[in-house]
Amino acid sequence: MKRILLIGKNGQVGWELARTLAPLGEIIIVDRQVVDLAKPDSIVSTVREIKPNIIVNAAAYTAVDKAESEPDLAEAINSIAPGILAEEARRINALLIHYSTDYVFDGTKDEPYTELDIPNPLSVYGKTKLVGEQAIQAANVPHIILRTSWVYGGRGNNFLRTILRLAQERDELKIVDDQIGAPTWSRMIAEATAQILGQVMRLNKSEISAINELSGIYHLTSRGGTSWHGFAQSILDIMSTPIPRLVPISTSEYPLPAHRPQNSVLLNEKLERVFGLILPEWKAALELCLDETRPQA
Ligand SMILES: NC(=O)C1=CN([C@@H]2O[C@H](COP(=O)(O)OP(=O)(O)OC[C@H]3O[C@@H](n4cnc5c(N)ncnc54)[C@H](OP(=O)(O)O)[C@@H]3O)[C@@H](O)[C@H]2O)C=CC1
Ligand SMILES: Cc1cn([C@H]2C[C@H](O)[C@@H](COP(=O)(O)OP(=O)(O)O[C@H]3O[C@@H](C)C(=O)[C@@H](O)[C@H]3O)O2)c(=O)[nH]c1=O
Ligand SMILES: [Mg+2]
Repeated sequence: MKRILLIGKNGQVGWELARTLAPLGEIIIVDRQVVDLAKPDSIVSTVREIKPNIIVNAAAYTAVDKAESEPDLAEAINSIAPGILAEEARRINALLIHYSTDYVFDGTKDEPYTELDIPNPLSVYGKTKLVGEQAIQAANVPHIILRTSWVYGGRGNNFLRTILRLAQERDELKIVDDQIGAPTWSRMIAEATAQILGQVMRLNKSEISAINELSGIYHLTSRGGTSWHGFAQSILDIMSTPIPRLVPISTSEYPLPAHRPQNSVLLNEKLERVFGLILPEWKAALELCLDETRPQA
């Protein structure tokens, strides 16, 4: 039986992974008390003690605006820690699964981004996540980096929960409509990750080189795209919430510390070609997610 170390117990994606990875092996799930990604010693000692076959890192510094004033902490968690994890994984020949973001791109492309497009992050968060990707890729370790976007779900800090909360408090919300991306349900990310891992684990020893060939970056998002305004409108429509009124605004009317890409839709063609996986269209997934919040008859 394979041993899987899951870092990020209480995050949106980590919480779902704790469930979807369950049938794949013995999962050791750790929170920040055990592995603090800002403390390299805790990373090294935990990996050496547990000796996992697979490491899944779902923890990150995800406060996009706060990162602008805490670049050192964001760098420690998002850039340096993934490199340490990769080095420790290499020592024990473990596979590393890691997540990254659409915010590695500058958003100036007017078509969906592929894995071959050159990143050019606009924010500290995006920069630190890009350096984390590069550290893993430089470590000569089997790895799968899954770039996702606009993650939401029933738990944690996310745009869906912010809008549902604000809908109770205000009768008008101003929401930017000139940033386009793909809202992606944390559940779908975790389900797809389990499918990928299941496929990789079924490769036998003679196919070990295949694992190295599979190593790399994969875009993993819902299909289609919308603006934050479109996302918010769909949330309210699906929940049949007549108030608040949503007013579309431009990014310049909603100044924030971090710059965000205008277009960060990611093409998932590689994920489909290599693993045969296709996530649902963003609105279909949103309906499935919101269905769970309705009381059962
Ligand atoms: N959220 C999004 O919209 C997107 C996320 N991603 C990426 O997906 C991955 C998962 O994100 P998501 O589930 O949304 O993250 P969340 O923001 O929901 O959770 C982040 C997790 O990281 C943990 N964490 C933060 N700092 C540390 C630390 N120093 N040591 C250990 N753990 C720490 C948090 O722990 P604690 O609970 O203790 O605070 C929390 O469990 C990340 O790599 C993120 O960059 C990519 C695109 C979009
Ligand atoms: C709450 C609110 C937000 N907005 C805008 C601000 C911003 O441009 C956009 C999204 O705001 P948020 O802060 O919720 O989302 P943000 O933190 O930018 O979300 C990002 O998080 C990181 C971790 C990622 O990796 C990205 O993929 C992305 O999901 O919506 C409004 O226009 N009106 C509002 O009332
Ligand atoms: Mg935010």
